[in-house]
Amino acid sequence: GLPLDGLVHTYTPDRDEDKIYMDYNATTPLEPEVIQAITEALHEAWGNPSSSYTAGVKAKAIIAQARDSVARLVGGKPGDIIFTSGGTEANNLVFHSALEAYRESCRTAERGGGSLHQRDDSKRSSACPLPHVIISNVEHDSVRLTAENLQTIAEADVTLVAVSKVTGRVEVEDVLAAVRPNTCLISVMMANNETGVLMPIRELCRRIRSVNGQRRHRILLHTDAAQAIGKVRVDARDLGADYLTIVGHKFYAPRIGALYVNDPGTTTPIHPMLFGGGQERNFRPGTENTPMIAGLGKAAELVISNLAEYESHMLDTRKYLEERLQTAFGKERIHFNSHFPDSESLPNTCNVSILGPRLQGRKVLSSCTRLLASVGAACHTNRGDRPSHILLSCGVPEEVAANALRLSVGRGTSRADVDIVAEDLRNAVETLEKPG
Ligand SMILES: O=C(O)CC[SeH]
Repeated sequence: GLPLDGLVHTYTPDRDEDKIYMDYNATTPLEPEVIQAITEALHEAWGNPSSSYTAGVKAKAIIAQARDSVARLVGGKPGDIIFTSGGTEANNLVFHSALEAYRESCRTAERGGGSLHQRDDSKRSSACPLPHVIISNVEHDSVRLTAENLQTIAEADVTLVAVSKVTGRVEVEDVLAAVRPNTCLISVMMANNETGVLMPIRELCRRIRSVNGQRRHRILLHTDAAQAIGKVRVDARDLGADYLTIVGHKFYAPRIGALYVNDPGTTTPIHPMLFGGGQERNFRPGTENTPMIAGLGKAAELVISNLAEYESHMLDTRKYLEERLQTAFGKERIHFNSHFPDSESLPNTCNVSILGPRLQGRKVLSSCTRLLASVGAACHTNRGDRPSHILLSCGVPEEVAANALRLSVGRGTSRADVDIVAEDLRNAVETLEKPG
């Protein structure tokens, strides 16, 4: 049996020391079945997957099975899945590939379609302007800073399309209006990590595909689905995306990721950032992290089997949370920063501000004794007391955004947990508003 057998208690890291964890958009604990899959792989499939003896063959088989599960998770084929270290690497690989594809098309055009083997070291051929990239202004830092760096080093021009302050969503017409002849990539997240708002990816891809045929430079389409997978249905082929980012630690998998690429190297360009031993068909070489890939595959299987239940439970819990907050504080003292009447949202995300001059988000959270949550993206923790630029971009007034709490529930969050959190917040606010 596995060392996990006979555990004194079920592994529930999000409940230790009677804390209530409500920061599942930051990261999730691993499901016990995922830990089991990782542990089994560590014990029995430690071999190099490229080796022909048993331990290697077992590792290769585990990787193949995981690839199949992750492909089914996002509506792709096993050959569409490239394992990466996580979402940041996957997002960087998309930008690297799209720019290289643009340069390649320029070189080809300059040579009048001549052989691709005539290397031209200049990244900027005279016939072609710099590649142009479009992203939204509410992207995760691994997209936003990747794009900003390309602008800084003069390797691309970048347009940040502002989300609508009415819908909290990037509007398709605004993206289309930003398109230029040298646009080579549009990258828009599937769901925002702070507001939970779902972006119109399917419509955006449909409209761009309808114009791609008349363009000299194909516009490649990427969506970072980190926050959507495991919460809502994600089908890359149905969306029409060329690239789709998969992040394990948002759906109870370990810290590993993958990039969905629609027929990589044939239908969709992919250019490696790393060079090495040929793994992942040379798209992403490096000896495979078999146990983590096993965990990702198992977590994918759980989502495939249980998504409807996960989604409805999280939606019920989030709605109950919003009701309890309104009961605890009164409707006039609560502003839901994640409510945009005309937009669809993730089932689990409640971004809320309790109004009042002494109730900045971080202060309220540090006055809580049970709740573990955040005021916004975990990777923005070091931003001091500045309100989230994402909320400001969505039209949330500064004094309201300053009080934001990002409460994101998970598969195991119960109504009893919500009652405790509502009481915890009420006590925290009472303490902070005590005179003197
Ligand atoms: O916390 C989040 O929103 C994602 C990790 Se930076």
